Amino acid sequence: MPQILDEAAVLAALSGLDNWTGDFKQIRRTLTAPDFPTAIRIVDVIAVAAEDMNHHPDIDIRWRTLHIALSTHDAGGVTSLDVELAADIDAIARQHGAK
Ligand SMILES: C[C@H](O)[C@H](O)[C@H]1CNC2=NC(N)=NC(=O)C2=N1
Repeated sequence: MPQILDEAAVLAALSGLDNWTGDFKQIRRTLTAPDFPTAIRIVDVIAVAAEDMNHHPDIDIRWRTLHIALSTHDAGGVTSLDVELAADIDAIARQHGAK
């Protein structure tokens, strides 16, 4: 299990991601897809990446808008797994024209 990142490490990680915010407990991003089917496709691609990592986000689906939250439940805060999956999510969003 990776170590929890401290506040400074989380802030440094956030600076390398697209529009993520948060703190040592959780990081969050909202993205908006071009349409609802694309939003669901994005969720599907994220699901495969998450399953491959055995690390899963919280996703709130509101029409074309996805609210995504990441933390490492087993560690009780943000770890490198969350930063890695956040970067993957950013790439998936870009590939599907989501902002
Ligand atoms: C047993 C299983 O490996 C664990 O529960 C995994 C599953 N996915 C997970 N996802 C997240 N976000 N945090 C975890 O600690 C976690 N643990």
